[in-house]
Amino acid sequence: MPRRIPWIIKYRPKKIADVVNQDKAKKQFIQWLESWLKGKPSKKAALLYGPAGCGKTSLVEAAANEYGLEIVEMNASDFRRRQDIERIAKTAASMRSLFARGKIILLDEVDGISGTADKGAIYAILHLLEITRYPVVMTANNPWDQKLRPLRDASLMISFKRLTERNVVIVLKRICQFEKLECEDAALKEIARRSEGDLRSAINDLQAIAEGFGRVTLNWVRELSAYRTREYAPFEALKKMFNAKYIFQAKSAISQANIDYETMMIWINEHIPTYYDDPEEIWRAYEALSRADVYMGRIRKTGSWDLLSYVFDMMGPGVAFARKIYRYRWKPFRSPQRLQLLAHTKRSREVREGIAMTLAPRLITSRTTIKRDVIPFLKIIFTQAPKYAARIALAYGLTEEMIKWLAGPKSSEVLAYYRRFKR
Ligand SMILES: Nc1ncnc2c1ncn2[C@@H]1O[C@H](COP(=O)(O)OP(=O)(O)OP(=O)(O)O)[C@@H](O)[C@H]1O
Repeated sequence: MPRRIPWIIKYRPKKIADVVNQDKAKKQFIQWLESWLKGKPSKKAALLYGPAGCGKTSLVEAAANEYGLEIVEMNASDFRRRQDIERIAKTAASMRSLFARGKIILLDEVDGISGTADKGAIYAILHLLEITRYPVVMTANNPWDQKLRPLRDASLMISFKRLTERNVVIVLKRICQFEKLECEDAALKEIARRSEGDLRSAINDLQAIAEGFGRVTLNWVRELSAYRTREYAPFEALKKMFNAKYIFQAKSAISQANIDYETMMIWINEHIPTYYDDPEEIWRAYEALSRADVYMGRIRKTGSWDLLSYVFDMMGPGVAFARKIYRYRWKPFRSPQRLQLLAHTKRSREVREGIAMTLAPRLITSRTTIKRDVIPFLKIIFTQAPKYAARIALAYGLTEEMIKWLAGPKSSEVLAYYRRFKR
């Protein structure tokens, strides 16, 4: 199967104008950036803050694009490693050569810095701000933590608004047009409503439905969320676990997941090779998982549930920190084959229900009886005796779709008789 580009990347705003509904933030940011480019920055850093998926990083990228700047990016997890901060600081302090492109230093998710252990990271950033010759942009969902105060004081604070349902629908519609997708307005509204202003999650949902079902209807949106509540818990937990930046995050992703530990273990086991491609990472992850399994075995044998904490340690942080470097790993959060299968079985369930509804009044019995006692016999008749089956279909007013469902591989024969008799 060809690798699909996530739409959140494909449809990332290329120009500042493509970033929707953040006019005030855009204006403040551009003014600040231009003050830098003119050599007289009002503040050395800007701190863009607001809810997830509302366009903070998108605006930085779009502006870099338009102004021909290169983004040097650093993630919260790197803030702990001194050599990484120094590497960025060196880049930031270096003089612009005549031919080199200008840069924006982007420190994503600074609110990921937590606890006293990270005080050093805050000082390192403050040092970076002192020496930098390039604009430094930080992003955060929640910048109001006490420990971030020095960063707030040193930055121009730019607030981003939560996107409204209308904004989200507009972007989704645009994507549907580009993809030449058949989309019901009500379906897009429902996706937007569920996303609560997080455009990233809305676009991901749209892509999941489009790829799973080929069309975006209200029914499929509802089906997706029902499917998720049933089957999606492991995906969510895995995504959180594999992308955890801190040990406690990896542990809580697993211990708070809404599924039993053994099923979780199977899911992790299946997904290690998809999340990791470096053989050493894979080996380390399996090593951790097998330790979790050993503890689980002991619990089963001895009933000592106090060992459960070690199971979580190995399954969560053990597997998550098998990686050598941190990078956000995006994996499709559903398996398209499973969704397609679901779509197929849903249609199939509907046809079966339709047959039961058609026959129940004619045979003066309940739909349940039809499904349990009559349909199995009909299936035998439809696959063994096409001519007779066609007569039954005509007599009882079954549709062609119902005939196909009952006759399976013999559909064309039954349909040929059916059409002939109908004339
Ligand atoms: N205002 C917007 N206009 C257009 N597209 C947007 C907007 N906000 C988000 N998007 C889309 O959603 C995706 C995620 O957005 P982005 O990375 O900018 O969010 P963010 O605000 O930085 O979120 P987070 O705080 O979670 O990092 C983008 O790739 C883009 O396609």
